[in-house]
Amino acid sequence: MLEYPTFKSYSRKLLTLTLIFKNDEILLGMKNRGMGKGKWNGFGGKVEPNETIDDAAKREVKEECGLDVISMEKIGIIDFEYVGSKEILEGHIYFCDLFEGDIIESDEMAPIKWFKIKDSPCDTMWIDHKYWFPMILKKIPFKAHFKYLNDDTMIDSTIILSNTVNKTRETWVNVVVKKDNQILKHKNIDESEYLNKHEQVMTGESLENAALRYLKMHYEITTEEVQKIAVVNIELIDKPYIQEIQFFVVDISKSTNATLTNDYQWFDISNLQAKKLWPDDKFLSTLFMMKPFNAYFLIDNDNVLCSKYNNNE
Ligand SMILES: Nc1[nH]c(=O)nc2c1ncn2[C@H]1C[C@H](O)[C@@H](COP(=O)(O)OP(=O)(O)OP(=O)(O)O)O1
Repeated sequence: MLEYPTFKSYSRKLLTLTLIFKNDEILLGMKNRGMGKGKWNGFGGKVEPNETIDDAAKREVKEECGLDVISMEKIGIIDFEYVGSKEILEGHIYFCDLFEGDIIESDEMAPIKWFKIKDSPCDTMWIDHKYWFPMILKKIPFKAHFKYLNDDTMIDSTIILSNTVNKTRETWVNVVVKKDNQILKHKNIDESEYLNKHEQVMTGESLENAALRYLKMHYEITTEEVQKIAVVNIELIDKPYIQEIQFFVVDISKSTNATLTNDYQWFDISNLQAKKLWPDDKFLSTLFMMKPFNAYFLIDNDNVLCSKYNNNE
């Protein structure tokens, strides 16, 4: 479903990054030189020749903040790529909540402070942090690739959870009704949303029948003309299943037998852009291009951690 890039002909440099936790707090240091200067981050650095990655992680924690790691757990491996460089920085990301000793600020990292996790200084941290941090907190192993144009501009990202392959699939259906440049919405649906909820496809039911059943159920429309546009895979990081949603669009400007009750309103698509669209701003506009596509979203609560769009041509 998700393709992970291969980096043939790239060299690799190994880095570590350890995030230290105590109850609902995280220890962060302000980096004063080198890579990530001016950013709050966990502790880590380059793996030396003849050193294991685990040993490097422990050494860097000691050098940068004075603490001795008692135990830690590797949660993620991230390939950082910079446009124009043929070297991948392979970051090994550790979770640690068992340590001893006193915090000692270093030339490289000062100040060092405990932050409430929910108050992490996201604006002065690496941009990628927010995309993989939920997996660290929930200890969900992952592999990721982030492609940077420069330190502040990320142009591509891929995150793959190691347990994704074992997740079960559930097929759901959703039908969007459009007319010219308008989308039909039930009056009961919240201001910020434009889609009715998905319906699960019943055992033995064809997708098309499920779409027709959906239309009758949600819009009271009977028509033969449903067109399948998108297959969207939604993965919530901590759920054991992936929702595969088959999106159909019905253009009722062409339909003769569609009748509507007063429970519905039309919304101009061009006015929807500024609002929260499902699950990101690009989604509905892509759907309305009426060209088939596949999409994948990795989600934690309401945050999209990774999104991919592929058209089927
Ligand atoms: N995009 C990114 N997101 C992130 O969260 N951490 C990153 C990052 N890119 C680099 N880092 C971390 C990994 C590592 O802990 C540190 C950079 O390692 P460096 O080797 O450049 O730093 P140091 O100068 O500390 O190395 P040493 O000289 O070995 O101590 O910054």
